[in-house]
Amino acid sequence: MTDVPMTDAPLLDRSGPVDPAAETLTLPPVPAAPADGVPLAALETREVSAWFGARKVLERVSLAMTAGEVTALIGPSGCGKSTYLRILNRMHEMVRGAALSGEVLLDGDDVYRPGRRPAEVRRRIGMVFQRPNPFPAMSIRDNVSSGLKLAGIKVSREEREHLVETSLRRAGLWDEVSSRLQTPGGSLSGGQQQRLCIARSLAVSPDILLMDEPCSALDPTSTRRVEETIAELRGRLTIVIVTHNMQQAQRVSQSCAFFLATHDTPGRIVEAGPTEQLFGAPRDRRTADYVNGRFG
Ligand SMILES: Nc1ncnc2c1ncn2[C@@H]1O[C@H](COP(=O)(O)OP(=O)(O)OP(=O)(O)O)[C@@H](O)[C@H]1O
Repeated sequence: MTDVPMTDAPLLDRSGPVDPAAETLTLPPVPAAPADGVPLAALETREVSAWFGARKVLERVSLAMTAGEVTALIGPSGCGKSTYLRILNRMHEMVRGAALSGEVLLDGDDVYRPGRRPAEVRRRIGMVFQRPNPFPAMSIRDNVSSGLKLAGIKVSREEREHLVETSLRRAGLWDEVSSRLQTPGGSLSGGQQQRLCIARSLAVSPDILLMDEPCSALDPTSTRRVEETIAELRGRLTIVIVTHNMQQAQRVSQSCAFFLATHDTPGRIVEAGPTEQLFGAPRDRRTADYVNGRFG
């Protein structure tokens, strides 16, 4: 992820009044460590609110995203899911006039702490977008290693080759491309391009992977393949995914947060908890209506 210079300093106001009704929605217990023994990182937001200009679009969102699990963010269009996701890795501040308040804690350390570099945050918290965005003319190999260059990580040629292979394996793409690493990224199918983007994100060893509707531009077969990749990555890193697809949320996530906005109130979390509970026995009628397709 590149560090884009800011043209407009964001307002980071942490002095707002505390809402006694706001609760931190803690999700299930944290697995100790992934298979290779590297500790997993947890992510938590406390009372995060967000604005575009004078318009408030998120209201005091508190959520704990369990290390090593997949948390799905669901809710109708415009309720602030993507904005929330972009706040998590400091991309929100790249929008002119955007502002936020509250805390985003990566393993307890605020990513907005004064002096903390956005580029370092974005290396630890990677992002995969709705539309696959590889560099089309760049080779598959260079696409994967491009994240290293952008993050200023220097590695030897052998280390780079190893990272390219490991990242492509983890993204579930190695077998399909190992014999043509020098061909352009743009020559791959849409689903393969999305897994290439996942590999590019993984190459810099992020703790967290954010995914903003990663399958919405893909056909059902490619969607299934990306979902398998997400399942394989679970336990190795912490994943937060925005999805409009309720079946997908149920298939890939262990925890879920339901966001809702109305025409005159900003987006907030109505309910969060284990995915099984949110879909099987939601506590709030609005959650039940949404997950059963009665609106949105
Ligand atoms: N760059 C921007 N400038 C101004 N307003 C914005 C900007 N981006 C989003 N918004 C507004 O913020 C609100 C939340 O948008 P956001 O994209 O986060 O919602 P969402 O839940 O992800 O929607 P969708 O599911 O349709 O992607 C919307 O009202 C949207 O119009």
